[in-house]
Amino acid sequence: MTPPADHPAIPPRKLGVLLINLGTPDAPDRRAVKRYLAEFLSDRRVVEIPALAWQPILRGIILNTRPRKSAHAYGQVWREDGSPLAAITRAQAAALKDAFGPDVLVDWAMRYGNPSIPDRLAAMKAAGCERILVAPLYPQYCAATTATANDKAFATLAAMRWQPAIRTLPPYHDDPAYIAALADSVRTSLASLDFEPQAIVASFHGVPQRTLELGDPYHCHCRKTARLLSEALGREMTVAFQSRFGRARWLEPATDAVLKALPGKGVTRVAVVAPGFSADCLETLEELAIRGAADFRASGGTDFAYLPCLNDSEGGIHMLKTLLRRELAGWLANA
Ligand SMILES: C=CC1=C(C)c2cc3[nH]c(cc4nc(cc5[nH]c(cc1n2)c(C)c5CCC(=O)O)C(CCC(=O)O)=C4C)c(C)c3C=C
Ligand SMILES: [Fe+2]
Ligand SMILES: [Fe+2]
Repeated sequence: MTPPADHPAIPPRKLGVLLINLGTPDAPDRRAVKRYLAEFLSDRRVVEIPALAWQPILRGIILNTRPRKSAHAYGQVWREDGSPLAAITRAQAAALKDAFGPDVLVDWAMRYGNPSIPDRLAAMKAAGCERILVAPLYPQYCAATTATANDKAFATLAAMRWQPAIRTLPPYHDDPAYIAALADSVRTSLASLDFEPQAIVASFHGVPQRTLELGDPYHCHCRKTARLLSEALGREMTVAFQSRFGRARWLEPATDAVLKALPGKGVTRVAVVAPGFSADCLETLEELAIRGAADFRASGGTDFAYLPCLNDSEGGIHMLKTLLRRELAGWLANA
């Protein structure tokens, strides 16, 4: 039966999968980085200091100093197709485009910056997605990443008259599909090196120590991932936490300190892997592969290898398909 002429258009019913990552500036310049950092660091899930105390520090100091330094860092890793984090997330969505059949739209968004979560959720809704799987691509749950991505999706729905049904991707830090994909990827990367590392460092993004005390499972999730990966590879790994921000105490040991100390302990050949990042980004390509390598060599290390993230590799996409298909069960015929 056709609807009356004055009835709003009814698109065919679809499912949606929205891949979400952290966010990145639109360009590697000071203005764009400032805009991005202002949004990111104003998120109360990220900096858990009362706004009245934090905003003057952010606006008065940090946003006047950090953007220049960070823009330089972004400039060192920027690609022809943009920021690595955005380019790789876009490639992941493209690789998954036909993974679940013609009735499932796969799109991507960033928690901060572009494309925004409200923009992509509105587009999915307009395209007929009545059920949407929101998938923050963080293997380890953290309020500063997973929760804030979900918050943003729910806040977007709060303004919709006709909301889609929503599911969210749970953390997958100990999922056999994720551990197997990581182990395969590390084995392949190690096999391509022209040296044999004496140690493997698993570097996770750090968070303030206080978040652990407040009940965030992030630290335990990171430790479990590293233990399972180490068991799958049959070799020891050194766990470390990178990217310290601000003056508070962060999770330890710090990756830079570990890399500087290794040569003094007789470890001059090292490989570094970043299992907590689903896509390579500033924190892996600049902080680990450039600065980490320089720190290690300056301390007497001879051979350093940064092993890439799963990104849009065949193994990485296969793993995402497995996880997403499972979450679509009951929505997707034959899932
Ligand atoms: C993978 C999980 C991440 C957690 C946990 C996380 C916590 C966290 N981060 C900051 C501050 C910064 N992070 C920055 C970049 C950045 N962080 C993550 C991921 C996690 N952050 C990614 C993927 C990136 C890279 C973005 C990119 O464009 O490539 C930055 C910005 C860069 C810079 O100026 O150094 C800051 C700042 C805090 C405070 C925090 C936990 C409370
Ligand atoms: Fe971060
Ligand atoms: Fe960093």
